Amino acid sequence: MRTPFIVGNWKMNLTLHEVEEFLDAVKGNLPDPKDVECAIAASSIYMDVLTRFCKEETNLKAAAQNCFYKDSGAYTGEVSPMALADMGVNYVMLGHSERRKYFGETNKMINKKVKAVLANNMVPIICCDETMAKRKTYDEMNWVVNPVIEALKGISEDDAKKIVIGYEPSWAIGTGKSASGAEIQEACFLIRETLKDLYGDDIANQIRIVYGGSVNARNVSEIMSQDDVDGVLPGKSSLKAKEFIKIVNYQNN
Ligand SMILES: O=C[C@H](O)COP(=O)(O)O
Repeated sequence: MRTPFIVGNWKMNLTLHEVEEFLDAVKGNLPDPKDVECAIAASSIYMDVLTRFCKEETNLKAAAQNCFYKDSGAYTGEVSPMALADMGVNYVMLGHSERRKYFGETNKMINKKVKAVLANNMVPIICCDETMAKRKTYDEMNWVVNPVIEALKGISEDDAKKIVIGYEPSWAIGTGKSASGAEIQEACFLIRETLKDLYGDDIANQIRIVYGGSVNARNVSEIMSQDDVDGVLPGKSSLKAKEFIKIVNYQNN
C-alpha cells in the first residue's frame, strides 16, 4: 500500500516571521503519518527552523527544493546534500519545472542529483514537467516519460522503491487552473507503466506519484481519488497554514 504523500512547496516565498507563524499554526493539526504523510519544501535558508520543528512535530517532514550533486567543495551559492541530510532533511525536490526553466537544469544534471540525494539517505522527489504543446503531440517519449527514464538512469531497484515522482504540467502551475482528474490520471498511469518497464510491476507499484499544479482545498479530494495518484504538491495553496491544514486533512472533509 502506498501512503498518501502531500508536500507543500513554498518556493521562494515567506519571511522568517511568516515561517514561524505557519509552523505554529499547523502544530497539532496534521494527520497521522500512517494515514497521510506531510512535508514542507522550504527554501534552504529556513531549513534549520523547519528541521528543528519537525523533530518535535513528527507528523511533518522537511524537504528541500533543490540541492547540488556534490557533497562539498568550491561551488559558491550551492546547497550541499550532505549538509541537508545532516540537518535532518528527509526529502529533496529535484528538477522542478522552475529549476529547468530559469536555471537551465537538464535531465543529466538531475540524474546526478538523484544519485547524490540517495547517497545521503534522503528521498528524491523527481519532478517531471509537461508543456501543453508536448501533451498535444502525444509523443510519449517527450511527454512525461523521457524525464523519468533519464532521471532514473543507473538507479538500483532498492533505491527506486523509495523515490517519489512528481507530475507537474507547467501549464497548470500557478495558473489557478488544475489539470482535470482524468488528465492527471492519464499522465500518472503513463509514468507508472514506464516504471513497470524499468523495474517490474512489484517495484513500480511501490513508487509514489504525486501531482502538482494549482492544487487547493477544493480540488484535492478529486485528484487524490485517481488510481495512480498517491499525493499532491501544492505551491501557492501551501503558503497559508489554514488552507494547507485543509488540504492535508482531505480525508476528513
Ligand atoms: O511545486 C509546486 C507546483 O509548482 C505547483 O504550484 P501551484 O500550486 O502554485 O500551481
